[in-house]
Amino acid sequence: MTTQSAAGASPAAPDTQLQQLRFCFYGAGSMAEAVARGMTGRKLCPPEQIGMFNRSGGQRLADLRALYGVTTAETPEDKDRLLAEADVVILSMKPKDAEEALRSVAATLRPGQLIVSMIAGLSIRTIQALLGQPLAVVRTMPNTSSSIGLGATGLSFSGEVSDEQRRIGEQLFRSVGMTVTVEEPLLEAVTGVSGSGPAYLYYIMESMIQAGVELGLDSGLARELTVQTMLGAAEMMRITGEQPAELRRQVTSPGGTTQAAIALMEEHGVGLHFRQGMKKSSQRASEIGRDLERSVLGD
Ligand SMILES: NC(=O)C1=CN([C@@H]2O[C@H](COP(=O)(O)OP(=O)(O)OC[C@H]3O[C@@H](n4cnc5c(N)ncnc54)[C@H](O)[C@@H]3O)[C@@H](O)[C@H]2O)C=CC1
Ligand SMILES: O=C(O)[C@@H]1CCC=N1
Repeated sequence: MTTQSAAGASPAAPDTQLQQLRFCFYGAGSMAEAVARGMTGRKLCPPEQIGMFNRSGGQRLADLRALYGVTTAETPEDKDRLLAEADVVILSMKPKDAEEALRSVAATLRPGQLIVSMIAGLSIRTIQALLGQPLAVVRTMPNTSSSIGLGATGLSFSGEVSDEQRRIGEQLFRSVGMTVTVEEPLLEAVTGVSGSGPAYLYYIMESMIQAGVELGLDSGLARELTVQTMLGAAEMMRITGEQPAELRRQVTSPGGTTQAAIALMEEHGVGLHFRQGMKKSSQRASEIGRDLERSVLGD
């Protein structure tokens, strides 16, 4: 397949054009907060130009206002206004809520607006069908590390996206980390690698801390050692550009401790199961997309 390109291991400098734009997060959960936090932290635009709303309103929106200075909406009229006035509408509800949520705003959105979806699995074609018109859509797969400017986001663009809008979509996610542009079907692979990826690494770190404690370390120390080890290993790969197998070889003395550990892990199929788990994430994204597509388009 494909056009595949990557940009930026570290966040881009704020872009003057984005300073003028209005954004609206439709859904105000973890992923919306992660990206909004990154945007405000990087001063992508004045925080009040970032609108957010959710289904239930209340304390959650008050917290987001207090933490980031964003504009929030609780009444149907205010939600409609935020959506209608936005240059960029960011769909950030769960896949199960997408069908109803998108249909309900079809009459509010208009050509010229850029629709950015962060919803796992939901295809561009289904989004356009739900919105009742072929609006410009950037389908993305970000991750929660966007909240500290270290996100990794896959992007794919519908044919309706203009060069200018493409730049806006790229800059938005470049402001919160690195981006890769791929053909739409490969977004499921991005989901399996980096969308779900932080959870795998937290899972490994949970095990490392637990094992450290079982070996007699204080849990705080086990945590510090684990975090520094994860950071150091990631930086080693980034800075040296070496293959991970080579870096692993450098840690592994013949007949030594690391070899004993890796041999036991391999014997138990840890690597194999890890890869299978990642593929499961990707397959699950495809299933979610197919179910939504069937429900909306009847294919
Ligand atoms: N959490 C993650 O690490 C990642 C999540 N995603 C995608 O981002 C999307 C959001 O995920 P999370 O933030 O984890 O979910 P979440 O459950 O934390 O947030 C979902 C938000 O959508 C709102 N919502 C649902 N229906 C609504 C409606 N009709 N009107 C207004 N608001 C509505 C909810 O009130 C909530 O604020 C999902 O589609 C997921 O696939 C993508 C990449 C990573
Ligand atoms: O678990 C999920 O479905 C979302 C998509 C990628 C990460 N979290």
